[in-house]
Amino acid sequence: MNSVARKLLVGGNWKSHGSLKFVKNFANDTLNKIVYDTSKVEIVIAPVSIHLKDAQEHIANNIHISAQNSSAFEDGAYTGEISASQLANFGIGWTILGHSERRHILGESNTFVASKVKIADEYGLNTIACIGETLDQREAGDTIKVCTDQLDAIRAQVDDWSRIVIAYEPVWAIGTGKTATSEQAQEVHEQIRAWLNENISEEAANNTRILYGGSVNAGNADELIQNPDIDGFLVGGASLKPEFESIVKACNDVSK
Ligand SMILES: O=C[C@H](O)COP(=O)(O)O
Repeated sequence: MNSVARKLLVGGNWKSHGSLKFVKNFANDTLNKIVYDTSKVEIVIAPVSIHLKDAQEHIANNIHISAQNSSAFEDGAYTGEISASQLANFGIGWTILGHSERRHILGESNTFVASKVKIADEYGLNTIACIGETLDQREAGDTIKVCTDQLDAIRAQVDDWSRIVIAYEPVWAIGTGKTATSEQAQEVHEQIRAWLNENISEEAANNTRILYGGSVNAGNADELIQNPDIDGFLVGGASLKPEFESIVKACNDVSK
């Protein structure tokens, strides 16, 4: 693998938070004021689906808007689903798939998540594909197996990885205030990149962004982003606060 400068990415996953007023105010007061080098850093914001239109209206064009989920199926009789085709038609270029809250609370399997990635890719959406282990799995020494099983399921259905961004989010670090140490995060990211090299291609290993997610904040982003295999963050709670700007700045200012 070569050492390649990958564009860093900071995602804000707003989960089921926010109101129309929040979207407008946070766009104007925080997001649209962030000064960063767009050739070095990308920002992707994922609001609640019924706020996507308002996000498109209020958030500046340099920031991408993402869905938090998309269907495993084409348009059709799937009550409550939003299809990849409908998102693309709506001008949404990104989706987050396989978030641990959907895997663990809503029971989405590796295969089901992979089906979503496949159809998102077919409609030209960029996917932030989330993977990660629970605390029990980490303590059992299964971290890499869990992550690579999740990736293998995607590989079984998707050939083109050029629109996939991987987010490594240890479940025990999400919303808990417990961040993986810089060493723990880098160790897993390095192994994910090695998996890409062995199972997809050297090109995919060099070019695929691998984000870290799990209690990222203004206080830990600077250290985490120094690691060679951490290409940005998927931020939950802190993406709803003004400190999101500091996380973007940490990526903007790092020398890799
Ligand atoms: O998608 C984001 C992750 O679930 C991280 O959430 P958090 O930053 O609130 O821990």
